[in-house]
Amino acid sequence: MGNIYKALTIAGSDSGGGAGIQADLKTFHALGVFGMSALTAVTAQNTVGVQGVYPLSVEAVEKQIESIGTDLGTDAVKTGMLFSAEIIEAVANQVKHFRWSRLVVDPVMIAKGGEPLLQEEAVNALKKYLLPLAMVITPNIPEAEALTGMFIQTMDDRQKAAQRLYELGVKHVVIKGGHDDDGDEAVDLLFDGQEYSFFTNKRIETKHTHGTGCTFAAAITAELAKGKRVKDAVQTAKAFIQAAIEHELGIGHGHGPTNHWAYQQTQLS
Ligand SMILES: Nc1ncnc2c1ncn2[C@@H]1O[C@H](COP(=O)(O)OP(=O)(O)OP(=O)(O)O)[C@@H](O)[C@H]1O
Ligand SMILES: Cc1ncc(CO)c(N)n1
Repeated sequence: MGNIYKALTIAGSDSGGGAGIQADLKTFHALGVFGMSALTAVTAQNTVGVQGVYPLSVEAVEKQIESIGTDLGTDAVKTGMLFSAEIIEAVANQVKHFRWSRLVVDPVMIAKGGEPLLQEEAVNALKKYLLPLAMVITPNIPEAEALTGMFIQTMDDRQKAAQRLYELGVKHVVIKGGHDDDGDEAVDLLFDGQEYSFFTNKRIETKHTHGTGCTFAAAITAELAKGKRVKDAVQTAKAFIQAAIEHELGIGHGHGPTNHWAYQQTQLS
């Protein structure tokens, strides 16, 4: 057995298995990384929508992270649904305490169906406590708008928003283009404080995109855990999500989950 790479996800549970902690752990596993989790909230959720949100106490979140930090340690950390300002502050304190520098923040705010997964007043806590610690942030366009107060329509707007997020202390900003449904390409933008890189794939016509954001950020985290550079990690994540959407599973009655083992299969074939 060679090196064991480890990644920790701090996020909510999606009972339907397509997003949240379930998507993260499946993605870590598919990319050959040992996955660990600290749960922030339980959601009753499926492909149709979110039927309930049940946050855990701040203490429960802190204890889980402490259990991992004092024993196993981790090579990279991802945050997803954090629910409240109190949980955000506690997570930021733990990340600082354990000096975890490979931190990917997926600033999850609302589910595909519009149900809130982060309290509105917690957006400021994200900016104040967590973004300055992040190696990578992966907002979609509406999340980038909420974090910057900008209206983002063109690629030029996106580049300006990336610059603003960089100024909040994030080292690499990825603004995803899944929501930009103009045109036949899905383009993600990466800004590292100096140059802009574009990751482009054919847009796949499908309603089965539940958990795409979580899966993409988890793939970046897994690659960072292996010691990859951010640009290479984003490149792999883009290929991973493309395969996952392309080979969707067709399960559930609404927006179905993506296929977390498709990337591995395309690599083997
Ligand atoms: N229809 C599609 N075809 C190809 N790639 C897509 C498609 N939809 C999303 N993507 C890609 O999937 C990744 C996630 O982007 P997206 O903007 O959907 O995230 P998100 O809105 O945060 O997802 P979620 O709804 O899970 O929160 C990005 O790399 C994006 O380009
Ligand atoms: C638990 C959870 N986290 C994140 C998302 C965003 O896709 C979701 N739908 N559910």
